[in-house]
Amino acid sequence: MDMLTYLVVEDNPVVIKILRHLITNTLGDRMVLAETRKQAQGMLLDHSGTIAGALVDLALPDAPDGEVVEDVLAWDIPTIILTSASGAKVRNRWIDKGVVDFVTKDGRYWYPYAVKMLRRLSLNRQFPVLVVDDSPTCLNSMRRMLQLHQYPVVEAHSSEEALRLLSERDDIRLMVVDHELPGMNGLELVQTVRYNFGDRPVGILAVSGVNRGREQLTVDFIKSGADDFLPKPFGLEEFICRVNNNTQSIEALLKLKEQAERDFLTGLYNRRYFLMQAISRMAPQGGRICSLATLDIDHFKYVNDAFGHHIGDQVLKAVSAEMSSHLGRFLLARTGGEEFSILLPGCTGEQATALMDGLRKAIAAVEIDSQDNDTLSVTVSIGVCTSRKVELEILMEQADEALYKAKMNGRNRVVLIDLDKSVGRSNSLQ
Ligand SMILES: Nc1nc2c(ncn2[C@@H]2O[C@H](COP(=O)(O)OP(=O)(O)OP(=O)(O)O)[C@@H](O)[C@H]2O)c(=O)[nH]1
Repeated sequence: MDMLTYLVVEDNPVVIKILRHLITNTLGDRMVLAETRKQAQGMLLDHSGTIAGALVDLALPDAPDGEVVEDVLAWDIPTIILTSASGAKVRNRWIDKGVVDFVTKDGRYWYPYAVKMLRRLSLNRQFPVLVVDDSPTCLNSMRRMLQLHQYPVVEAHSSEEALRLLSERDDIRLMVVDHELPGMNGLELVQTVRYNFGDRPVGILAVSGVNRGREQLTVDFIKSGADDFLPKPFGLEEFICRVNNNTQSIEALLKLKEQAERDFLTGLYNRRYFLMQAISRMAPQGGRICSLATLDIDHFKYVNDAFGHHIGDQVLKAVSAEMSSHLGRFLLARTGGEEFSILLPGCTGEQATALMDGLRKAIAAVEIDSQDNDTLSVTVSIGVCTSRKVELEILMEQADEALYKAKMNGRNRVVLIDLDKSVGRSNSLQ
């Protein structure tokens, strides 16, 4: 995420030091500081469009009763109060006025919490939440709480509508599901979602106003795949704490998934993911043509030996970037050290060969900084295999065979094996 700017309104030097450390060193973001209400008003005029969130003290020498909080809220900036004041009355008063959170400075652990909340507000914008409730009052109240915390909200009034929205939008990361719904109830909805969208990284927070049998309902929800359960009625803070916790779990899951699927150096998919995806993309083929290409950098060992491993890595990144920019619509992967695979469903041998030859030429034209005021370029050999009939394993095996021929015939070329024309026949393109 890009560097963000946060406004801190605070007059205590020790607190300022702690917050500066947490915001700039820990988060790597930018902090603009106002120590008085007057300074804060100036900052809002100068920076309001770029401020992602604000941490504001309630009592300042020129604003003893939270006047500056009202100033910041008037600019529609998500605001967290960080104060030595405490008590439910003052807390609720400010929550009602639209502050995102009210944090009391009564221990050092609250500072990292407040700063983490600031960062969350920006992260939340990328987390659409689907709220499923047939009561307009409950729906409105949850929507307001989520939007205050910057979550984009998608609404459904029934389970059927929720299921339709889920199949239309794969960006929904969290669902808040009420149990009492017309037709299919919330529990059945959770069961259906986990069954129909089993591998989708989506958290589910179940809510219910039913008192009788609540304990069993909670258990049933969790057993059916809900991640959390919250009895109605609930206040902003409890609701948002649960939502944020679930959001964080999904974020961690997405990160793990990304790490398991991607090659760390190039950012392309790894071999494991390529094989899994290729099998499922080829499964509904039913006689449809499919091509697969294997690409290998020529004399790559020499690049490493002559320029060093680090430059070798830069070459791998440059080749990957070129592949992504030319053929990003296809399934691309780094399937070996200096070997890459591309699945081209629907492409005939001629089409795939033409695409690969374009890629070959583009890669040869790339100049890579060799860090001694010079540049280097590399060529690649590509083997393509095409067929309407065979399985992935054979396609990969024969693409390797074509690649071997490309290497044997002098490298820097594309060789095609069309299994449906005549087994073993190859065309070479340079
Ligand atoms: N820098 C770098 N080198 C790697 C990486 N993975 C594999 N290699 C190197 O890739 C080279 C592959 O060399 P070879 O298989 O001998 O092939 P080549 O030199 O490219 O020769 P041809 O394929 O016959 O043109 C070896 O030197 C490996 O160490 C990596 O992640 N980074």
